[in-house]
Order: sequence, then structure tokens, then C-alpha cells
Amino acid sequence: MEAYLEQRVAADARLAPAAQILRVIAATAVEMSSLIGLGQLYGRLGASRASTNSDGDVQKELDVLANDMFVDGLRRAPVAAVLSEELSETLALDPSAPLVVAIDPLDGSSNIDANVSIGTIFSVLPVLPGATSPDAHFLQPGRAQAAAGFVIYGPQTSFVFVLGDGPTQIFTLDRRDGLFYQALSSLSIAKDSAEYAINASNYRHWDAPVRAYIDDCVQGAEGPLKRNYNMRWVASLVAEAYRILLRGGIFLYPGDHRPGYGEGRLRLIYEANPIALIVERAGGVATNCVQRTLDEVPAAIHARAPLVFGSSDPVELVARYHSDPQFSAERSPLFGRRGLMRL
Ligand SMILES: O=P(O)(O)OC[C@H]1O[C@](O)(COP(=O)(O)O)[C@@H](O)[C@@H]1O
Ligand SMILES: [Mg+2]
Ligand SMILES: [Mg+2]
Repeated sequence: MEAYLEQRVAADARLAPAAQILRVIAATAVEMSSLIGLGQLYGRLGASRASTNSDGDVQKELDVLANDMFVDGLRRAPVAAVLSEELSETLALDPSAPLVVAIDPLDGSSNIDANVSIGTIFSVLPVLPGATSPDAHFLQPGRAQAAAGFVIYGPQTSFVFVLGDGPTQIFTLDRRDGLFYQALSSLSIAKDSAEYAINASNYRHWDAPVRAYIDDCVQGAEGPLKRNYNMRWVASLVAEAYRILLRGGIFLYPGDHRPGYGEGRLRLIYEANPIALIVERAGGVATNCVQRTLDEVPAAIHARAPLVFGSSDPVELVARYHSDPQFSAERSPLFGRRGLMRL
């Protein structure tokens, strides 16, 4: 990985600060990977604490440990401020630094004790000239990101990132020497796929267009989409994103009618935006069901956003279900009934 970073910085010296942040995150991820690998031998990392995070979620031991480890690491990088899922307010670091970092230190917390893949997601933004508060740096649309990425701690620990205007990269940790090596030389998300990921237990809470799309997937070859689908739901965004990068598919976490879930569950700045950049730079599409995620202007530092991403064909199809109910009616005689009953 070092050779890749050096080569990019040699070609464009302006990438040096972001490259330094990637190095620090990679080094911290190596430590995280080995302690996660110890599981119960280290202690109950998945145990709940008495505390809650910025969003009211009960914090797990590993959420807090991961937050402390990454924040400590970022103190050694050119970072002006850190926004973390686990901190209610932004943390000011080096006021002369050119970049800020938003981070979900531990993604997929519900999977810690279950020995299922979990991860770390981060977004690097340039400081906003003339910002009147530390929060203002983070309230930029995701297209402004200077770098972004995630680490997945699974059977393999891999570091997936974008630096500057480069394409998505995947480097995998060789646990024998503690270094990351390039796993794939070029990455391109399949344009189409018959695999979808959604938490279907929320079906009754979804809006009509999401229900219509999933209904049509479930009908398979007998339905309007005329093909059989397969479903996955890991409940770790990093694991769904990694799978989709490798073999295509669509992920949906839409807004729904549960209290507090009008904008879904995922946070725009440190979950949706970095995943969206990685997906776009690998040829995929990411939206809030209708519009491009990277064009959304965050309303608040911990704001949520509906997130749909993956292969371009199904993601664009979901947008059509939302923007044009007639489209669904034409495709599916069932939608007429759905429309009458539910729209
Ligand atoms: O439990 P649900 O509603 O299916 O939500 C699962 C989603 O929540 C998350 O766990 C949210 O992330 P955190 O674990 O960082 O809060 C995502 O990784 C995952 O996609
Ligand atoms: Mg998360
Ligand atoms: Mg988290």
C-alpha cells in the first residue's frame, strides 16, 4: 500500500495530507484487526455499556475502544477536526491542518459477538475556508471528499479506499507481516445483478415504491422483472458494500415510518457519503432512493439519509419506482391494486 500512496503523491503533491491520513487509519486498523480476532479472549467486546452515542444507540465496548484508537491515531495526522458517530460534538485537533475526518469507528456493532464481519468507515474533507464553527467543515456535500474508505474486519481484513480523483482500491492485510497488499488491480461493479439486500422485517414500515420494488423482486421470474432474485442481509454496511463491489447487487436502507427512521438508519456524513464515493469510483451508483447521495447537503453533523447503492441498473430502477408510479403500473398489473390500496 505504501508504494501506491508514494506513487500517487509523487504524481500530485497535494495528495500528501490525505495519504498520511490513510496511513494512520491503516495502522490503527491493523491493531483493531488483531484485537477483534481475539474475540472473547480479549473480553466481551460486544458487551453493552450504560452509555449511548450521538444517535441514542447503546454503545458497545468495542464502539468506544475503536473510537479512542482512531481518534488517537488521527492526532498524528494533518487533521483539523474529527466527527465521530461515538462523539456528540466535533473534536478540534490541529487548527492549521488542511483536512477534517468523519468516522464510524465500528460499523455493524450488532455483529461483534456473533463473529460476523464488522468495519470502520471514514470520510476525509477539505477544511472549509471561512468556516465559522468546526461543524461547518463537515456540512459539505459528499462530492467534496478528498478521500474516503472503509476497513472490513472479516475472514480477510481489507482496506477499501479512494484517494483524490483516483479509482476505488482494495488492499488486504497480510497478517504474517502486518502490511496491506493490493488485492485486485482494477475494480468494476457489475452493471446488473439479481441480488438485493434489505432488512425485510421493516416491510410494513416502507413507502409504497420500496414495497412495490421488493414485491416485484420476490415475484421472481413470474413477476414483472422476469427473473429470479436472491436476497442477503448481513446488517454490517461494510460487508454488504464489499460483496457488492466484488459481485454486484443492490443495497437499500430507505426511510420508513418507524419513529426516528424517516431518513432511514445510516448517517450521511460518515456512512452514506464514503460508501457512495467508493461505489461511484468503481462504476456503481448511490442515491437516497431518488437523487445522487454525493450531491446531498448535510443538514446536521449526525444527519441520517436513505441509502440505495450498487449496480447501476437496479439502483436506477429503484429511482424510477419512486419518481414515476406509472412506470410500475405499466410493468406490473399488481401495482394497480397496490396503488389503490397503498399509495
Ligand atoms: O439492524 P438494522 O436496522 O438492520 O441495521 C443494520 C445497519 O445498521 C448498521 O449496523 C449501522 O451502523 P452502526 O453499527 O455503526 O450503528 C449498518 O452497518 C447496517 O447496515
Ligand atoms: Mg455504521
Ligand atoms: Mg458504528
